Amino acid sequence: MSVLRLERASRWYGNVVAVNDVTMTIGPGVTGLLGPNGAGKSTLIHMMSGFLAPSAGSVTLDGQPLWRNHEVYRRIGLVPEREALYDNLTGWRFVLANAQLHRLPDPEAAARRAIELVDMTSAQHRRVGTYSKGMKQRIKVATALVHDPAVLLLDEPFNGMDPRQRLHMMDLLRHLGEQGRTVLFSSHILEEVEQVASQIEVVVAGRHAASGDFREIRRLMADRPHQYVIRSSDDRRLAAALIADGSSSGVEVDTREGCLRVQAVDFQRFTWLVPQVARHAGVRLYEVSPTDESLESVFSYLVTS
Ligand SMILES: Nc1ncnc2c1ncn2[C@@H]1O[C@H](COP(=O)(O)OP(=O)(O)OP(=O)(O)O)[C@@H](O)[C@H]1O
Repeated sequence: MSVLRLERASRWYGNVVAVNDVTMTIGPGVTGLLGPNGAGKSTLIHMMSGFLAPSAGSVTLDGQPLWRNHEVYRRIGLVPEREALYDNLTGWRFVLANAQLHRLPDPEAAARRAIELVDMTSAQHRRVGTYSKGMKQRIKVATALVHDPAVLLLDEPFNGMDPRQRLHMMDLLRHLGEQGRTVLFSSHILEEVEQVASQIEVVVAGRHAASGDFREIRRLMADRPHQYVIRSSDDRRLAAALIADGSSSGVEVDTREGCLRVQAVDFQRFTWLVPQVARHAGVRLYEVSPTDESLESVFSYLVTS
């Protein structure tokens, strides 16, 4: 059982404060690190993996400081966001090279086990350059797992994956969490995080904004107004029907963009209601999507609450 602990940890780059006075504890199981772009997720993960020193405060694994601590590095696996793969190597060679770098007593056995764990045995002798995005991501996880670390950190592991690859990766993370490992992954998408993480830590603008299971985080977010863009076969008629219901505080018909902009006050009721109202009014829905600014405002609400 391994526990990562950040105690009033900050990190700045010149004048930029990337992580600001963060205290959090990450235990066994799967934790999602959720936050918008630029929130400081990568910086936090790099500090947790011992690659980056905190400018202030401390980052420890089971009480041991991580920075420049080779003993502790052995217990951590990192899957970075950027592709750091050698396209000409086979998956097998790539994972084996990592096992050798770790100077494991039986690198072949370790590579075989890690490749099996990520379900890549049948493709291990193909060149990495021929792999799909999901397969590349899994082989990266195998290299991070080759020394059987108790802690696995993944930076945006679902980026660029199609839904099937995403489900496969989610199963893998769940499985690693069930084995008792401490697994932490970052994402800017709540739906992604809540499907796999039992614990969610939210960061916004370098600060620790909220912590809890997905129900608590959902509740915090649901209490805030959400902005939606709706496209339909008759925006004016739909706007009138939505105003009559009262679950939205503002409904604006944007004739230039050809859409409706809706401020939903009761998020749960709103998402349930829109299709019903549309059906009753005889309006066909083409698109209902939250705006990015809405997501940012929900996140920033969490910081100030
Ligand atoms: N090496 C660096 N030098 C200067 N500023 C940096 C450096 N690395 C990160 N930053 C800044 O620190 C802040 C946090 O960046 P970080 O990459 O940790 O966020 P993030 O949540 O991982 O975002 P993203 O998902 O976009 O990578 C950003 O404002 C970023 O521009």
